[in-house]
Amino acid sequence: MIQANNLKKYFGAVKAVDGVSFSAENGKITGLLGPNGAGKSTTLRMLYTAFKPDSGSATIDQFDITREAESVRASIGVLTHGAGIYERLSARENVRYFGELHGLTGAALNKRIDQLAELLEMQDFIDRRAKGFSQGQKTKVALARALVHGPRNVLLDEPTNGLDVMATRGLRKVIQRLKDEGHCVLFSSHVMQEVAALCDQIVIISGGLVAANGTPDELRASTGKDNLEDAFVSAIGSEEGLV
Ligand SMILES: Nc1ncnc2c1ncn2[C@@H]1O[C@H](COP(=O)(O)OP(=O)(O)OP(=O)(O)O)[C@@H](O)[C@H]1O
Repeated sequence: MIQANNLKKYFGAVKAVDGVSFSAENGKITGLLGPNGAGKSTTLRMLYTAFKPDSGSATIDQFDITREAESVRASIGVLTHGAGIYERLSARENVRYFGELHGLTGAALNKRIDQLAELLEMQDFIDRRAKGFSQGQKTKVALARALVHGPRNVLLDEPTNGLDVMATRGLRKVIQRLKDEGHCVLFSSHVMQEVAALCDQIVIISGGLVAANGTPDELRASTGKDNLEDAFVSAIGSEEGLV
């Protein structure tokens, strides 16, 4: 469970995040939707403790992101924007390394890696060195790494970036499964269709502010639009930067 309260982060004159509040529940998929530069990544970076907020606060499973950052980090799995992986290691070694950092070892860790390789359809490259991996293969490794310790909360920054149609479908299945298992899933996207297809709760961000927040039905009702994509555009006031 993630709760953000009036988070703010400025970079000089740029108000990247200017008072963002929302909650993301367990067993639900929450989408942060907004055009490029809206403040999605900066919001996620504060939540996964890479940046301290200038003001405001947030909790993840009751842990405060500023005062209890270690506990927050233990209870989240994160797919960062443009996630890097170690090219000299194989996919399996990349995932194992992160599992070990989270205290997993031995047979339990091997079993978990095999499960993830099956779930993410990584079997044909799991033992190859990561140098030269396609974008989709890299994203799968980064995702397996984010999920290896079975985190209760999963934060994904633009997870379908660079994925082809099949890989995107695979990722959707993974996200649905995490939801069904009761995880809290929060992901950012500027792709309207993706958010419309997956999310139980949608937080629309524009110019560092929450422009609208609700279930798909609530967003349709509040904007008076039948079509969810029209509702998004209406909430933001423009379709610029959305796909
Ligand atoms: N480290 C930084 N230094 C300076 N400005 C930054 C920094 N990080 C973000 N910004 C600025 O803050 C604003 C919000 O950026 P952010 O990356 O959060 O947007 P976003 O919604 O994730 O966009 P995108 O979809 O393009 O990834 C942008 O104007 C960006 O240029």
